[in-house]
Amino acid sequence: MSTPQLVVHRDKALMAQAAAARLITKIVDAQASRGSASVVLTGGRNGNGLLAALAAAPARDAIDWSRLDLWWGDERFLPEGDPERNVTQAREALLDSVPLDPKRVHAMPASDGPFGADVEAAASSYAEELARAAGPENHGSVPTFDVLMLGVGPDTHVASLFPELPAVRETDRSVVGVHGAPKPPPTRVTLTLPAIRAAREVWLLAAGEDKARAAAIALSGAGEIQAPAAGAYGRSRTLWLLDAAAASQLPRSLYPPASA
Ligand SMILES: O=C1O[C@H](COP(=O)(O)O)[C@@H](O)[C@H](O)[C@H]1O
Repeated sequence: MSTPQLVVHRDKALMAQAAAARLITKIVDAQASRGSASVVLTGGRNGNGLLAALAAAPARDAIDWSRLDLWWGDERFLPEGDPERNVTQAREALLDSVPLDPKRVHAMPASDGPFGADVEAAASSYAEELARAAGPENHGSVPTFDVLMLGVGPDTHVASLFPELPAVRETDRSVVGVHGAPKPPPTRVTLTLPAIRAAREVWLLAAGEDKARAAAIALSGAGEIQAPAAGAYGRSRTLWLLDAAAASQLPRSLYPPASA
């Protein structure tokens, strides 16, 4: 378990730009040292803001997009192309404008896909896809992602792990179906905490006043069942990327005042 490190930026736009710059560097470094890179994307406003900032960054051309695997931390279980699906929003923000290898874009199944409305079958299929991608150098049934990003919800949810719901208690499976999510849509597919913790680096994104309470709770010793964001950490690094509004309820002792 890595101890959370915090970076607090002036505002949401600067946070998105700085996180995009950080992600470009991480991907380029991983490709230089391992030949390819793997990144887990998040949905939500902060995740999409980061992708839009990446799309606008000239340095995006430093990435070899053909040697990048993209996965998702969660998906809203809706028909293919639905504007509320995380993959649809990611395509619009960035993916449609860069030369990715389509075989390396690992979207989670849609509710009108091969499994129909069976969200458990859809989750198992994604778990199998992850297991096929995990090499002998990985420690379990998921690859060691280079970076796994998570938007933090105002209720401290990350991916589709909501407080107190069964998915956040899962300890065996890497991917599960979610029923009765308090945020629409109620049916979702999500990575579990053990799968999230397989990543080298986990980045939690929190910008905006509505994230302030969640950040304060998760970073002040809450349990992961009540505050799922508290249970999200990476093997080597856990990084909270915040703006000043989201950091406004944190004890000052938690972050360096020089953050900008
Ligand atoms: O529904 C979801 O919400 C969270 C957070 O979204 P935000 O808009 O409050 O930032 C997101 O992390 C998750 O991927 C998504 O499915």
